[in-house]
Amino acid sequence: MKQIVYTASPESQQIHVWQLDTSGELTLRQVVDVAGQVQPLVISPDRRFLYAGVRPEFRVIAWHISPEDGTLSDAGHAALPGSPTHISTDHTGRFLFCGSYNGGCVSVTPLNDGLPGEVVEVIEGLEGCHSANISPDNKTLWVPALKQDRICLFTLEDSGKLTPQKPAEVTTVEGAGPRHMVFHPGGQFAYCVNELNGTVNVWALSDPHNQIACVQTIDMMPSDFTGTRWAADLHITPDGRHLYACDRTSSLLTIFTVSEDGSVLALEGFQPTETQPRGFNIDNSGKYLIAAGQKSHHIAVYEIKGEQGLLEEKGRYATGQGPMWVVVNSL
Ligand SMILES: O=C1O[C@H](COP(=O)(O)O)[C@@H](O)[C@H](O)[C@H]1O
Repeated sequence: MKQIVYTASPESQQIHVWQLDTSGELTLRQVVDVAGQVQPLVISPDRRFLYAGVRPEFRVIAWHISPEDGTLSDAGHAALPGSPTHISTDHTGRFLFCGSYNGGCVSVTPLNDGLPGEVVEVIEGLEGCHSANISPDNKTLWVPALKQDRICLFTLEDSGKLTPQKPAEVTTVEGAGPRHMVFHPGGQFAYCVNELNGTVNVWALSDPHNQIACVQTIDMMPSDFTGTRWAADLHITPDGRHLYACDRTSSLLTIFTVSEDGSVLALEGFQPTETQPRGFNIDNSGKYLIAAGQKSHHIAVYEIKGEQGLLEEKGRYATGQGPMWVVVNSL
């Protein structure tokens, strides 16, 4: 399996394409100049396309991914209704979701044979909308509205329309600031990192009363940390055993182990990383974590080690300016 890492650097308007070898070394394969500040990235479920959200003209841009070496070639683009803070797709690759923090909205773009078309749905009134996350069964879109301390729940219709569920939302504690989410591979639990209070919530998708419920809140900061909490990203290994979160003030990656069923997180430690880590990701073998330093202009590769999932740095690489997004593809 050949793995390719894509990093987005909005300040220099570039996507860097790297090959990740089995020893954790990165080799630069391509630098793509993007017409705009490129931020969120996502790979299509069939691995044939890379999508990026750009600004100041709010658009999603699509590239074909070469099946030989992962390099990119232009495929198409389409307008978005707000500045793209986060993009994702449904599991079938029919729809692309865009959460806009400044636009306070989530939108749905149809993907026709991988190419983005005109937006078919916009839901407004989501203050500080920070991501859109489709559930493992492809039915429910979880949309954290950071400034409202709530995660809105929508049913994804066949047409791409979003219907508010009953209940239409779950709420966090006041001032938490729900931001990014991942799902446990077992499909029964979700995790949400809260930007403003530096915690991670574990959400049971269906508790004994058939309700969505928060079953754990865990602090992601060292006990002696006194600065302003500024959490950003969250990822889980493909086997569901290790969960990682990052905080930008302290430039730390927080390491958790996950219980077998996904219901309980345990803090294992902290890894100092690149300055102001806003985005990171885990490779598809679950062996490496790649973190981007928005202020160091470097990315670092860590090996995930042992039962605790502690991190050992394997190398760091200069990338574009202000890198903030990392995705990994398998060819
Ligand atoms: O990380 C953050 O994101 C929001 C929105 O970011 P943007 O990239 O869509 O402009 C930002 O305003 C917030 O302060 C920051 O913590």
